[in-house]
Amino acid sequence: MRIDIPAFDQAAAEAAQHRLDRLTKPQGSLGRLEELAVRLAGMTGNPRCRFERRTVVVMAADHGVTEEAVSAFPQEVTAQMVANFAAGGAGINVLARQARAQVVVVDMGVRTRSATGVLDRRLGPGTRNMTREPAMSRAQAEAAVAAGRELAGQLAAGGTSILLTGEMGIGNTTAASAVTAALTGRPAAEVTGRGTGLDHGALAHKIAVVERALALHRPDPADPIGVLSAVGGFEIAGLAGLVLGAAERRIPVILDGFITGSAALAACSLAPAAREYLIASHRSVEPGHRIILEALGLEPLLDLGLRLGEGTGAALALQLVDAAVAIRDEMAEFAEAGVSERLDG
Ligand SMILES: O=C(O)c1ccc[n+]([C@@H]2O[C@H](COP(=O)([O-])O)[C@@H](O)[C@H]2O)c1
Ligand SMILES: Cc1cc2nc[nH]c2cc1C
Repeated sequence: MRIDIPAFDQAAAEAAQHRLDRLTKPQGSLGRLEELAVRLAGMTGNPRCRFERRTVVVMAADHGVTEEAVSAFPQEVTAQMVANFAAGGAGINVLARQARAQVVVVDMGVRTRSATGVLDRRLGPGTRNMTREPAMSRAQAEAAVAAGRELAGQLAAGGTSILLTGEMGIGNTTAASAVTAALTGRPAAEVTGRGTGLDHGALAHKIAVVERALALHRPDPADPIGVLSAVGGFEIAGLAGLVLGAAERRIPVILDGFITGSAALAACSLAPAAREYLIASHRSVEPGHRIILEALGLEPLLDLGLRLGEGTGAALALQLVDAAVAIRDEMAEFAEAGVSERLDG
């Protein structure tokens, strides 16, 4: 797989920093908001980048591993929530409306086919049970990544200038845990959490399920497609592709929680330079998310105890991106506002 990711534009980043330093505030006093404005300039290559059309891509899929009783909810919730997204009634619909983002719902492989208003990129009626066989074939993993890359291209052609990742899939925190353990080498017990709300005993069982799948497949961390095929999910592989397709086009990507983080980890294993295009919106309650963010060298903007998924944390962080851009463009400079500069300046 040939993936060409343009380098971070240092000159654009410096130009944005220079502008921020002339605004009527002590230098650096808007902290991470300033860092965000500078990173966005380096990503886009434009110190005055603007994000008019913003798109949350919510990829949905089912997981064969739900046969092992790893979720607090039944599998049919995936399809039911896809219908809820299409009808505009889910958490992500509300937060995307607030942030003026469109929601694109993609069926990557939900067990039952969805109604209208959902993009069809189905690779099958859900993955297979990873504790018995590979979740998907290598060809399916490659096709899912390719579909995500292509979708980034289609959305970019339609004017999207910033992408937000979201997902839905009962059982997908088990897949994300296994992918994270496989790619980071950390033990299942460290990266596996309660997902939609397992109790203590059920969590121990879920950790054992992840351990069993990893022991069966022994995925090679140097082969991210192999990892996705053994223990991944169609939405996780698709989102890995979306991240790559965005980075190839200098489009910033706002990540959501643990599952989209595992997709980004796989993307960066395929093409490390993709990391420069990632914004970590928040730190999920899932313990594996902290490990992913550390592995990627990303500091999350928010820590709100979120564990919904869907792209909800990403939509909240888009409001901080808007704040960073507005500060950069709308604040007065010292000279024009007649404000005295620093004494030792
Ligand atoms: O984004 C997160 O960090 C996150 C953490 C826990 C659960 N979720 C959501 O919950 C679903 C997966 O949970 P589970 O317990 O079925 O594996 C899936 O639809 C995710 O969107 C999402
Ligand atoms: C109701 C519900 C909504 C969700 N949204 C994302 N994951 C979810 C899991 C459940 C169970």
